[in-house]
Amino acid sequence: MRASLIQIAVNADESVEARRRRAASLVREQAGVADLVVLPELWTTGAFAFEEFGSAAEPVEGPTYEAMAKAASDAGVWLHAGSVPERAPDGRLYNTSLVFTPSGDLAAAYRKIHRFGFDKGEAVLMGAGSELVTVRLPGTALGLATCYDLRFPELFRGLVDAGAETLVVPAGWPERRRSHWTLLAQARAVENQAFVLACGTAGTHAGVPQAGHSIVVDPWGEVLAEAGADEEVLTAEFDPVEVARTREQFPALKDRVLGLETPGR
Ligand SMILES: O=C(O)CCC(=O)C(=O)O
Repeated sequence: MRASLIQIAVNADESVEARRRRAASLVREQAGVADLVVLPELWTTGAFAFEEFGSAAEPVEGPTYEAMAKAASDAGVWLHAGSVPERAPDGRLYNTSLVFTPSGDLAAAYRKIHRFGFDKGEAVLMGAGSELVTVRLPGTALGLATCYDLRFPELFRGLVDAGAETLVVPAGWPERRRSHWTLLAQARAVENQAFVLACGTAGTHAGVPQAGHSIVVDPWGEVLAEAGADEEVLTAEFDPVEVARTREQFPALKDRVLGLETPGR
């Protein structure tokens, strides 16, 4: 299986419409190159462009959906189109990832569960998702997570319990904490004995330089491919059978002890 991670640059001097066209054409260029294509988090606005979330928000079946569904079917690829600022029918905003089949049908939508910003930004502007989402592809099952979710191992354990073998993490991770990004991507791969495809953005928006360094990690924690800081399409080949092989040869997941109690409570 081949995956291409499109580490698109999100800079303030490019309009949302222009970036959407550019993303669609980058997806189309993956025809015959990749089976699965991944875009990052909130690449239309930028993950830190909080003041634009409201004006750029779109329904699930909005302009990004239309452009990405067409790009997926033109290229004949599975497409994790990263996330969009979603305006739900009740008016609330969510950070919602969209996955398309090679025919351009929506296979899944995932609303980011852990919102970033503590008492500001996304954490106050957007609602929290509450559902774990997996997507069955030929040969593997994707488990969906978004950016800050990477810091919460229990979410990934939930995805693994639901059958995920390839963990896909679109992000808009800042350069300031790049070492956490790489470390956590490898940790999630090792502890869950799963592939991790983590796709970040390049560029600088809202004054926040982005880390780039999209990364593909195998179930043993080895880095199969890693991007630099600038815009780049990172392609890696991997064998999904490695998940079952690793879990069989080093069956640490079977030694989990569930329901441990905190003393004194
Ligand atoms: O956890 C981090 O350091 C970055 C998270 C983030 O930027 C996000 O979730 O948008």
